[in-house]
Amino acid sequence: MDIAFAPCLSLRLLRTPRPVHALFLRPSPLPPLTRPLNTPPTRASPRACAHPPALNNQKLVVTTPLFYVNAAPHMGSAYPTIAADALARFYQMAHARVTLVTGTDEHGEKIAAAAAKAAKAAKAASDRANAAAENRAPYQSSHHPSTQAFCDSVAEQFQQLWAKLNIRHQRFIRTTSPHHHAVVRQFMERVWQNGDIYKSEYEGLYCTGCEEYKDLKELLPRNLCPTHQKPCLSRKEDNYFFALSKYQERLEAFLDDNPNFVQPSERRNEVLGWVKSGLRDFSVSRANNDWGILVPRDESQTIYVWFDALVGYLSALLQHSHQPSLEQLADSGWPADVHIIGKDILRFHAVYWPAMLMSAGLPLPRRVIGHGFITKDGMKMGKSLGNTLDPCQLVDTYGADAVRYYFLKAVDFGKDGDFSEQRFVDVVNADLANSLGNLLNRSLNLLKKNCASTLPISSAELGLSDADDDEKTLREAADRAYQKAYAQYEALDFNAACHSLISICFEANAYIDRIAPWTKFKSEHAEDVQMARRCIVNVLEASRVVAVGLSPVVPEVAQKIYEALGLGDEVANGLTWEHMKWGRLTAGMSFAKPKPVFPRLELVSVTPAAATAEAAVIS
Ligand SMILES: Nc1ncnc2c1ncn2[C@@H]1O[C@H](COP(=O)(O)OP(=O)(O)OP(=O)(O)O)[C@@H](O)[C@H]1O
Repeated sequence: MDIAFAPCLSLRLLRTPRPVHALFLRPSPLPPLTRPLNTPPTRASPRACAHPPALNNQKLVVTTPLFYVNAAPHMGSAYPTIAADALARFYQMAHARVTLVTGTDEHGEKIAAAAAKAAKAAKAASDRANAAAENRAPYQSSHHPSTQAFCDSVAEQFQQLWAKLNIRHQRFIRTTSPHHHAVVRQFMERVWQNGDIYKSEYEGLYCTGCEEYKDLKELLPRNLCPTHQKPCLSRKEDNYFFALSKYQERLEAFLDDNPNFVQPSERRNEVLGWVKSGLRDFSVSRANNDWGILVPRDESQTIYVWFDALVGYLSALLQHSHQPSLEQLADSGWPADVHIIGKDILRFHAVYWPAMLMSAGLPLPRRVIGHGFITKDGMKMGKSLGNTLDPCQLVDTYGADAVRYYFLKAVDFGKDGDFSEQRFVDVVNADLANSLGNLLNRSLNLLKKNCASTLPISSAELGLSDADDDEKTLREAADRAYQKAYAQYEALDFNAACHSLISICFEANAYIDRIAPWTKFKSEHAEDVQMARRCIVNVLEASRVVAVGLSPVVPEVAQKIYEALGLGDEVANGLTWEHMKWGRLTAGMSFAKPKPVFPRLELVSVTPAAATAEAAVIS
C-alpha cells in the first residue's frame, strides 16, 4: 500500500504487508450476487425540471464515519456530522424517510491502551488526592476501570456533543454492542462461505500507535515511526486475509458504470488510481489483541477494523431487532444513499467496502463523499497532533447554529479549510446577524411603527406585473432558490446552498434601502404608502423563504424567524421544501414585538482543547 494511513474507521488503519500465499492467488470465478449492484439514484435531476421532485417517501440512509473512541470528539469529528445532519434534514423536507446513522468504533489495541492509560492517570490523580488528604504516600493498585467503561465514557461524550449541535440522528451504533457483534460475525461468515477469507502468515514492522504495519522505507532511522517517534517492533503472526484482489475487475467495472459513486471528482480520481494500480488482499484479523470481536471460525483471533467498523453501517440499521439478521436489511433502508467520510478513510469506503459487500452478496451504497480537512495553521486538526478545537466550547460560546453555519458555509465541502476564530465571527455576523437578522428586525420594527404590527397585504397578492425592478430581482432570487438550493443541497454543496439563500437577503436589503419605506410611510401620497407596505411585505416574505431554505443548516434561527412571523406551528409540524414557495404571509396577521433572531457575536478566544484520552475519561 502506498499512502500514509491514519488510524480508525475513523482511523484505525492498516498497512498490510503482502501475505505470502496471496502472491500465488488466481482470481476465481465469483458467484452471482443475491441482488444486483446498486446504481446511483435514478430520480430526475432537479436542475432539469421546473419543480424539484419530491423524494416521495423514499427511505434514504445517510451516514457519518464511526468515530474512534481513543479520545474525546473534536471539531473534525463534528464537521462531517453537521454536514450529514444538514443533508438528512434537507431530505426530510423533500419528503424522504431518512435514517441518519452515526456512532463509535470502539475496538482495537489502541483503545485498550488508551483505556489503561486513562485509568492509570485517574488512579494516580485519586491516589495523590487521597495521599494529600491523609498525608501518606500513594500506593499501587491493580484495580482499573474496564476498557468498556472507557468506551462508554467517550461514546457518551460523542452523544452529548451531537445533542449540543442539534444533530437529529436516528441511529447511534456502538461497535461494542452485542447485536453489532452478531451482525459482524454473520457478515464475515458470508464472506468466508464465498471463499474470500484465508489464513496466511506474515511478518513486518508494527507500530502500536498507528496500529499498522509499516514499510521500512517510510520509517526514520532505528525504525522509528515518524508519527509516534517510537521504534516499530518486528511482529510475525498468522492472520486471516480478505481476497480483495479477486474483485479487481468487478470494482473497475463498477466504478466505470457509476461515475458518481465517489465524489468529488478529485477523490474519484484517487480511487481509480488505487484500483488501477492493482488491488492487494488485506488482513482482517489480529492474533494479539483481545479487545475485539472474535473471528467466527477461529476464536483465538479478533476481527480487525474493516470487517468490524464498516459493518456498523449495517448493524445500525438492524439495531431494533432482537435477533439481527442480514436477511432483514432489505427493509431497513440499505443501501445507504451516502456515506459522508473524511478523505483519510476514502480507500476503505470506496475500495474495500464495495468489495466486501459484493462478496457478502449485499447491495452497494450509492455515494461516498470524501470531504476535506479542517486545518489549524495549515495542519490537519486531529487527536494525534493535539491541535484540536473543542466544539463544545465553540457551541457554548457562540451557539450551535453559528458553528453549523460557519463550517458548512465557509468551508468548501470537498476541500480543506483553515479555522480562524476571527473569520468565524466575521462570516457568521455578516450573514446571520447582519444580512438576515437585521433585515427581519428592521422590517418588523417598521411594521410595528407604521402598521400596528399587522400585515397590510397578503404576500401572494403581490403580482409581478406591477413590481418595480428591485422587487422583481428579489422575487426572482427567491424563486430561483427553490430549485437551485435544492440541487445544491442534494449535491452536498452546502457552501453554494447557503450562498444562494443568503443572496436573497442581499437583494432584499438593496430593495428596502432603495425604497426607503421609513420615508414613504410618512408621505402624503397613497401610492408611496402603498409602495412602503408592499416593500415590507416582500421583505418579510423573503426572510421567511430564507429561513425555510437555511433550516437544514441553522434550525434554531429558522425556528426563531418563523416564530417572529407568527408561524411557529408550521415548524412544529415540519417545514417542507414547498414552504419555500412565495406567498404564505396573509393580510391581517399580526406579529409580536420584534426581538433579534441572531444577536451579533463578539470575538472570544476559544482556547485549543487538549483532547486527550485522559481528558476524555477523567472529565
Ligand atoms: N481535521 C479534520 N477535519 C475534518 N474532518 C475530520 C478531521 N479530523 C477528523 N475528521 C473526521 O473524522 C473522521 C475520523 O477521524 P478520527 O476519529 O480518526 O479522528 P482524528 O482526530 O482524525 O484522529 P487522529 O488525529 O488521531 O488521526 C475522518 O474521516 C473525518 O471525517
